Amino acid sequence: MTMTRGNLFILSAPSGAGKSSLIKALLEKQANIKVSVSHTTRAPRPGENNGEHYHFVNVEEFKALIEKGDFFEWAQVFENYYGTSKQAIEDQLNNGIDVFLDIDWQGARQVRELMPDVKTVFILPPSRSELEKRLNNRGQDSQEVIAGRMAEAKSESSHYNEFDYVIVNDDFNTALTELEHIVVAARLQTTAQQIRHKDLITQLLA
Ligand SMILES: Nc1ncnc2c1ncn2[C@@H]1O[C@H](COP(=O)(O)OP(=O)(O)OP(=O)(O)O)[C@@H](O)[C@H]1O
Ligand SMILES: Nc1nc2c(ncn2[C@@H]2O[C@H](COP(=O)(O)O)[C@@H](O)[C@H]2O)c(=O)[nH]1
Repeated sequence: MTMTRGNLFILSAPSGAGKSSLIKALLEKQANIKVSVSHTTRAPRPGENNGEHYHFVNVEEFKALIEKGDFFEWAQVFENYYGTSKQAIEDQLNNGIDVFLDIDWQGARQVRELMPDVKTVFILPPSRSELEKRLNNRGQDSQEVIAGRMAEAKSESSHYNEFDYVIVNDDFNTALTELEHIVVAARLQTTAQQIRHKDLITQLLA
């Protein structure tokens, strides 16, 4: 069996809808997937580690990375800068590993331009009140930050129809299964299967 290039996925959603939780659970269920670790200028939340959840940098460092052309995409979200480094994804994809980007709609637009075959998924919360409850229950942001994220939720959600797939994250396990199906379906696309099963297809068609 020949190795194929990995698939690139984007998961976007209003803050608190459950992107990080879904990706974390997906990594536990499916092998051969990595999540890209972004750079950000926002301060670490309690329990967040540098290099694991984000690469935490200051604004000068972030701007220097932009100047060097190190970012695949970057955007300003909630007054902070966030970006995906080219290195974070290219090596993995070339090694046949599927890569997930947890990024906002602005970043998703940039990636779509660069890699039109990216698979994009938008996560909707079941209601505004549930979204607010989740942000509060997470217990990692101040009331001021939560109010800002709730104010942004409407504009972020308004971009849902730019994405290939939409999942409502009401029951967590249902949403996780739906996300898993998208990953599995992408792996079964004909172009990838043709490479993976080249010998079999040659033999069957001989
Ligand atoms: N289906 C669900 N039902 C109830 N709670 C959930 C569900 N999915 C996620 N949560 C909880 O909601 C909170 C927010 O989830 P998470 O941190 O994954 O959101 P996020 O979209 O990654 O947010 P951000 O963009 O701010 O990083 C967490 O406390 C998580 O445990
Ligand atoms: N365009 C990008 N958006 C990103 C990136 N990394 C994270 N994000 C998005 O920012 C918000 C806020 O994240 P938080 O961790 O501060 O809650 C969220 O929508 C993320 O998806 C990135 O590299 N590029």
